[in-house]
Amino acid sequence: MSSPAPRRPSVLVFATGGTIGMRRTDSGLAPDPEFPEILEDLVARICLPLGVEARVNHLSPAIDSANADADTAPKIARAVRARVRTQRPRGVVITHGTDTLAYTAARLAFELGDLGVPVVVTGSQLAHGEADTDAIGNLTLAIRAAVKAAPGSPAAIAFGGELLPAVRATKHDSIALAAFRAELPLAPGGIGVPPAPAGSADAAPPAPARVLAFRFVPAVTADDLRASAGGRPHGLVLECYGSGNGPMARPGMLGTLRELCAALPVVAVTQCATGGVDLGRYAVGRELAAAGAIDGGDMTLEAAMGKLGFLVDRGHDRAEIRDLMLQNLVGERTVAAA
Ligand SMILES: NC(=O)C[C@H](N)C(=O)O
Repeated sequence: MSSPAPRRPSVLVFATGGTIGMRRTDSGLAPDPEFPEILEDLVARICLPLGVEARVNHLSPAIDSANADADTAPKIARAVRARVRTQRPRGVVITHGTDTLAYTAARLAFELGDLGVPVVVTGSQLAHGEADTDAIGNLTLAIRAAVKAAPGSPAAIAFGGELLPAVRATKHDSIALAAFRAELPLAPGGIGVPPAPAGSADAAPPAPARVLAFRFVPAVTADDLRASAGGRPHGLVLECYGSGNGPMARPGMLGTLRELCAALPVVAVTQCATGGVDLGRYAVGRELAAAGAIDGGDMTLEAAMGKLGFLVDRGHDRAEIRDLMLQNLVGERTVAAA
């Protein structure tokens, strides 16, 4: 009996919405109901010269990524993981709206850090049918990268001719085709995603963790900070000034921070594009650390939020969350050598 012909390698393209799949309507750009067939065709044309088969799947309904919620990235991760198990593609491309692409991509870098298959996230600034659209160029770059990357490669964003590490990238331009930027390269020495805590896999999945951000600005009061946690989030990322400073002399600020840090994990990152926090440098930073804030190092806001949500959703306890937030898992933060 002759053995079956070896299957050609394949790429999984998972579409979730965004401008790439939109068209103009009377009420503005909105998901194009014909995009599934159009994408099928586009992907087939990109894959043909690469010698790979294409599988195209969709998240339903397609969304403007401004409507992404706490479960969007985890849901994409679950769907991709299930398809990778059955389809065994060489690489995965996720198309996504640019508004929250950096948040989703960062979260996926943790969620799918152990997938063993390269994951590349892309989208476009202009809809697929517009003149000079960047949709085809970005999709082509993403598919090529997903097929060519080594199996354990970190999650990446393909956009505007560049491949960026997902855990370091931010949307920095609302109009230009080079919409994303990574200020820092992937931090070397990531220890990988830790195993889920014992017993957590058997537990019924709770509602997804909601991680929020609060930005210090000069007018902020302790009440404002307390109010930011009024909806009972599961984690908070504080966007601090400079090297990790906040208005600690503001009446009630220290006590409020202590209360918050006792109730939920609070991570400090910097508002600056690069450099990171060093909570030991200034007295105000030390007060923040003493109140219980976790040093977010040089993580981007998106990476800090994605990592914190991932760890909370996996069921890690508070001590483990603190410890893991301080470590470099998948290249998201620089950790000084001991
Ligand atoms: N360029 C885009 O994709 C923006 C769109 N509002 C989205 O995020 O879905």
